[in-house]
Amino acid sequence: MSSDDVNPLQGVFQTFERFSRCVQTRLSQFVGQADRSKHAKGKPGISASLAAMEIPASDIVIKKQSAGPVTKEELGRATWTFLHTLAAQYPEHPTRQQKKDVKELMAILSRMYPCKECADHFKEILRASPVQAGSQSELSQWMCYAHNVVNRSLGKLTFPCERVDARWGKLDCEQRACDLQGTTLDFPPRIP
Ligand SMILES: Cc1cc2nc3c(=O)[nH]c(=O)nc-3n(C[C@H](O)[C@H](O)[C@H](O)COP(=O)(O)OP(=O)(O)OC[C@H]3O[C@@H](n4cnc5c(N)ncnc54)[C@H](O)[C@@H]3O)c2cc1C
Repeated sequence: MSSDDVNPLQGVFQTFERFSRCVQTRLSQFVGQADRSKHAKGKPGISASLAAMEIPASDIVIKKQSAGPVTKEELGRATWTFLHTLAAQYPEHPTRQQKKDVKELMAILSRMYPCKECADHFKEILRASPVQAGSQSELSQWMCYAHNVVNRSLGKLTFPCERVDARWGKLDCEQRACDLQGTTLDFPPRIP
């Protein structure tokens, strides 16, 4: 076949590759979620179960690793992971500085997010519904709400926000060493 010839199966290969990429991503999310929920109950996760079956890790190729640029969807998933985890980890009684920081972070994200359409969309959300950062639960609920606004605009199902803590939770970090320090209810602190 000369280089000018078009392979008649090329379209089929491309469709299959797109489908397989999609399945791999979904599967890796599922395994991650299942692992987290099993660990939370003190039971072995899927990875541990596979190890128990003596399946070498090298035989389990779930996610295609490519060193290329990420897609808007991959970036979105990674950013939401960051944002929901940040909200889960946010102190129940944040300091004035922490409240200011989280609002600034969202404002910066709405200007610097590396997808203009998404950044503009986030700006609109912030304008219509300013960040609620009075407490951990307030921020988590606001984040869930903001994510649902995006979901709706993309024609996706919305997420039930009463389940946001079960979905995300605090960072899996030994002895809560990753927790941020907040304040006591007694804020601002009284000067002796
Ligand atoms: C700030 C921001 C703005 C964006 N704007 C756009 C845009 O304008 N246009 C565009 O095409 N893409 C946008 N995206 C990307 C888009 O939101 C998705 O990330 C992307 O389409 C991939 O979607 P997904 O279905 O894999 O899951 P995602 O929407 O990325 O969600 C990841 C996981 O979060 C959980 N989840 C879903 N909804 C909620 C919720 N409400 N609360 C808590 N957890 C939830 C689910 O378990 C889901 O699997 C934006 C992303 C961000 C971070």
